[in-house]
Amino acid sequence: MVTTSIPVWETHSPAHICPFDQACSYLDWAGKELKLDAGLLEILSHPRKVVTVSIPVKLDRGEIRVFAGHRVQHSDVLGPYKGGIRYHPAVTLREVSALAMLMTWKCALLGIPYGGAKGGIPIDPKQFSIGELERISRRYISELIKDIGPSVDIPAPDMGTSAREMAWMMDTYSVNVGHAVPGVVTGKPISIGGSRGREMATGRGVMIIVREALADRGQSLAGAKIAIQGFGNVGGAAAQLLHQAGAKIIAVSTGNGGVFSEHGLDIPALKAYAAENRRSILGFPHGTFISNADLLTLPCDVLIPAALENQITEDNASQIQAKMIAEAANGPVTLEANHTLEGRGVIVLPDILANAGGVVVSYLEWVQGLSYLFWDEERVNREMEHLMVQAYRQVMQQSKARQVNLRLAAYTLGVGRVAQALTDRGLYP
Ligand SMILES: NC(=O)C1=CN([C@@H]2O[C@H](COP(=O)(O)OP(=O)(O)OC[C@H]3O[C@@H](n4cnc5c(N)ncnc54)[C@H](O)[C@@H]3O)[C@@H](O)[C@H]2O)C=CC1
Ligand SMILES: O=C(O)CCC(=O)C(=O)O
Repeated sequence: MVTTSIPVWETHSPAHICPFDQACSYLDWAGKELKLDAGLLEILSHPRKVVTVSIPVKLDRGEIRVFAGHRVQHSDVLGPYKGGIRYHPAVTLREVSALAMLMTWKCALLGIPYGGAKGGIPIDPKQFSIGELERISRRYISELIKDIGPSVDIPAPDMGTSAREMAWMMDTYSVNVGHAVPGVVTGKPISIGGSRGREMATGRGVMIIVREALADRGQSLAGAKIAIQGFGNVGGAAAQLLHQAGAKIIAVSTGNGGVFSEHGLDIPALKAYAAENRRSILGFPHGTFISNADLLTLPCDVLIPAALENQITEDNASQIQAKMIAEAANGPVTLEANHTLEGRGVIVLPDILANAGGVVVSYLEWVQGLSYLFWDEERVNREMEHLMVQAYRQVMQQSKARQVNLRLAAYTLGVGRVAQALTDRGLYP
């Protein structure tokens, strides 16, 4: 087992499953399959840089609060650090470190010239006014000014953040350096150099990978029964695109539960309902209540966890009735659960492949910005689809060649490419 030296001042993960230990277990598994040298694995198991800053902010009612803001830069062997920024109460340094490592393998698997990073602030954005969120976001980026930049580390949205936060961050960075630097973040509004298609990109990527995986099994999206946990940027977009493609979305949930309909939910109506009800879907009239736990064990063709990590564990893996799981979230299935599911013949489309559409379009946004030439949405979607399908085919090929499941196939490709680059750069003797 690889070891790690995440600083001891870390506040401990509230969940009983440590996400960073999980990420290291996956790395360890890939390392064994690739027969990587122990020293090389040791390097890959450590983030290159871990930054935690204090964010003092005056709230609307006059009170001063100080929040912790993390940014973990796992690897820049293949290019600038890349990865989202999460605002969620469960954020810990260990979680951010795990997510940063996943970004490294994801970018390598997709063949885009980035390393991996992630950032996060342990807050519930719903508890703050827009003005407070703006002050938090601006101060966080001011504190990280020396650690980020368009050729150093390029943040993007993740849970709890969106184009709005990216715009504040781009502006804060630009004001600090004295000129506009759109390339410092991706997932920005189109008005300041964002890419068409980025908002729907992660959900679109999920739809593409599910479509390919079903097609390989002789099934089409039309009529496929799908359950989705999470109805935010990723889950909402995936639901919309899958619904448009004719799939039957039988259940959708948010943090406080969801709705179920055996006949399939009217996704445009559900989206409109959520927009009117501060993103809650409870009480939607055309369906019945379902808990998050029950949603996960529904009989369906495809289960799409699109919220938090560690949702499918040893505790519920044997009850999963889906034939296929597409990991739209990062790390929703634990290693042990993955083994149980594999033993039961459930196909798991791994996060570093299934949810890569977001970072792929972030890359396309960065490329458009660097070349001062912006594409229409059709071109963005086409280029993204090409990279997603190419990566899917490579994972399938690797799975066959090595006789391993799709997660190990994806990991051996991602980890293997980073290990090769590290060696070629002379960083590993
Ligand atoms: N935004 C992006 O471009 C990308 C996001 N991801 C991953 O997708 C996942 C979701 O991210 P976003 O959609 O951007 O976040 P979001 O903040 O837009 O939406 C999150 C959704 O999850 C729900 N949720 C929160 N806690 C929950 C719980 N305990 N049980 C069930 N649902 C819960 C929320 O109510 C909301 O519907 C995360 O794991 C993120 O890392 C992965 C790749 C890119
Ligand atoms: O778009 C990006 O750069 C990063 C997206 C992200 O955080 C992820 O893929 O988990």
